[in-house]
Order: sequence, then C-alpha cells, then structure tokens
Amino acid sequence: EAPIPPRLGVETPHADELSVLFNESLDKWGIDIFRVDQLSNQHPLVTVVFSIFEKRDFLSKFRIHPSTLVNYFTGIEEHYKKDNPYHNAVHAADVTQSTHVLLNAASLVNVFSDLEILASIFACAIHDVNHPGVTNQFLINTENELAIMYNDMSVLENHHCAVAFKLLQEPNCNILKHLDDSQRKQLRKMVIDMVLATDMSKHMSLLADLKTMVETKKVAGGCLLKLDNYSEKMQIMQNMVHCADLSNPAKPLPLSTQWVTRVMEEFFNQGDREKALGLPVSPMCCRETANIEKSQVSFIDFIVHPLWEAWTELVHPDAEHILSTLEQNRDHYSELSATREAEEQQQQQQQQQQKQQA
Ligand SMILES: COc1ccc(C2=NN(C3CCN(c4nc(N)nc5ccccc45)CC3)C(=O)[C@@H]3CC=CC[C@H]23)cc1OC
Ligand SMILES: [Mg+2]
Ligand SMILES: [Zn+2]
Repeated sequence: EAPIPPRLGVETPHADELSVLFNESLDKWGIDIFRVDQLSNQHPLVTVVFSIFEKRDFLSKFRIHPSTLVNYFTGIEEHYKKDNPYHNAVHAADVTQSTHVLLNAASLVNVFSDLEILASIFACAIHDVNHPGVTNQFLINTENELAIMYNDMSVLENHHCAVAFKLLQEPNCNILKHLDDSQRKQLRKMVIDMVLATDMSKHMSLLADLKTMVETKKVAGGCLLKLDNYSEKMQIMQNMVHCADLSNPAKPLPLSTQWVTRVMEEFFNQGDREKALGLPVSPMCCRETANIEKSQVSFIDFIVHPLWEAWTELVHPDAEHILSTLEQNRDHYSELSATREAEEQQQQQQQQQQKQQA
C-alpha cells in the first residue's frame, strides 16, 4: 500500500509554522505566498494544493490517495522552471490559492459543483506549467518548436495543458483514476477551456462577455443567475482564473511589488534575448528604457482594473476590498512614477546648468 505523505504534503523542518500560517490565512486574500515557498522547502504548489484539497475534502469526495496527489503535483511542480523569475511554481501556488479564495465568495456559494471546483483548482495549479519564461510572440517570432507544434495559436497555453495531462499518465500520478468516464471527460474539457482563456490575447473578448453577463444579472434583480448552461458557467470560471492570474496588483503592496520585480526581470531577460537576436524589443522588455512604475499604472488602468471592476460587480459586495486595494496600489505606483519623473527632470536641468558653466 502506498505510504501516507507528510501532514502538509511536503517534508519541511518548518511544518508547525506552515500549518499555523495555513490555519490563519489559506482562505484569506493576501497570504504571504513567498513565506509559504520558504516554509515549504520550496514546494509551494504541492503544499497549497494538498491543503486546499484537504480543506475541501476532495481526497475523499474524489477518492484520491494522498500519495497519488503528492506524486502528481510534485511532478507538476518540478516542471515549473525554478529559474524563471516570475513564471515559476510560486506564481502557480499564488494563482491557485487566489482562486480558492474567490470561490469562497458568498454570491458564488452553490453556483459550482464539486467537479467544477476541482477543475478550477486543478486548472490554476497547472496553468503555466513548463513555462519557458518568454511570451507567445517571442516563440512565434523565433519559430520556436512550440510555435510550430501549435501553429502560433495560444502556443504557451496549449503546451501547459498538454504537459499537465501527459503527466497524469505517469505511474502513481493519476489523481483522476476514480472519477467515472463522464466526470473525467467533463473535467478535461473544463480545464482546457480555463487554461486556454489565460492567453492575454483572449482578454478583451473575455471581459466583454463578463460585462454583458453583469448587465443581464442586474436586470435579473441582482442575484447570480442559476447558471444552467455550460457556456455561462464556464465564462465565470474562465474570468475567475483570469482574475487570479491578473491579481498581483490587487494584493497587499509588499506582495505586489515583489511580483513587479519578478515579472520585469523576466521581461528584461526576454528583451536581452530579442536584442541579441536582432529582433524588435517587446513592450516593457527593454531594461534601459522601461519605466516600471508607468508600466504598472497602464497595466492596471487598461487591463487589470477594468477586469476587477467587472468581477467585483458580478460578485458584489464580496470583492470590494480587493478592488480598493488595487486602486490604492495604482495610486502608489502613479505617485512613484511622478516623483521619479520630477527627479529625472531635475537631474537633466542640473546637467544642463553644469554644461553651460563649463
Ligand atoms: C505584476 O505585474 C505584471 C504581472 C503580469 C503581467 C503580464 N503581462 N502580460 C501582458 C499584458 C499586456 N501587455 C501589454 N502589451 C502592450 N503591447 N501594451 C500594454 C500596455 C499596457 C499594459 C500592458 C500592455 C503585454 C504583456 C502577459 O501576457 C503575462 C502572462 C499572462 C498574464 C499577465 C502577464 C504584467 C505585469 O506588469 C506589467
Ligand atoms: Mg500563462
Ligand atoms: Zn499565469
């Protein structure tokens, strides 16, 4: 019989501290996921997934042996590239835990079945697996084998799904073994639909559909429609995972700034490679000219805030505190960028004066 894994799914000398942290904050927006990474001996994804599955009683509901769960998500975690500054297992753990919190919104209670919740958590955990640390456009521009494999269509997102489902076939990794065929087929379709929707090129159409749903919900007297058809329910699940994927600027500032440093480092590494290859450098990827604070303000204004505004309306009033954190953070970056701009102008004036005096 397979051995029972350790309490939190991972061997760590900090097991007590980690279980205190989870008891306090696993269900909270703003858990320090970087501390979870440290306390879990760099197994943030395994321990977050294991703890969420336990909390939601998924091991018994879906008859998943704890060692199978640990084997599979350890394999997934190993396929997240540790030397990616941003798209690594900590990001996957962050998106998974964030979605776990969003699912607990009062207005979403009884909307999703256990299978739909399992699919959402699973989709988050695997949504960036084996990410190469560059964008779809870079893979397409360099005719990378992944772009050839997926004909330039949602190249990364197709790859993440394929890697995750292939790993299920490894020995003692099939966590879906005791689902019946119909459940397994439904889960596979839902996971693919959610992961493919994390491609930023789908953002505008996803948001448009969400806004339409919010409008119809208003008409239906404010409560969330009893969503009976698959496409409406999947729209909400896709937007929920997409919100979690775009949740960095909506987290407490000390967490948000760490994500900014990480994502810009990953973008700058791509910019270095584009320069070396004589390719045009992608937006926000040039370490010499990028204005980090300005990029955050426009990322929030054009992309993150419109999405979270719509999500907050959909689940009103459960996400108000998230939207206000996002707005506070936006003002912080905007003030920072104004101060930096003023300093730069002052320096230029001083340099001009020194030139004139010389
Ligand atoms: C913490 O801070 C960030 C975290 C994640 C990302 C992410 N960014 N993106 C894209 C987003 C839109 N981008 C813009 N391009 C162009 N031409 N113009 C723009 C003008 C204003 C804003 C954005 C853009 C390209 C990159 C991903 O695709 C990642 C993968 C999936 C989800 C989000 C990720 C960015 C962050 O800060 C900038
Ligand atoms: Mg992705
Ligand atoms: Zn992601």
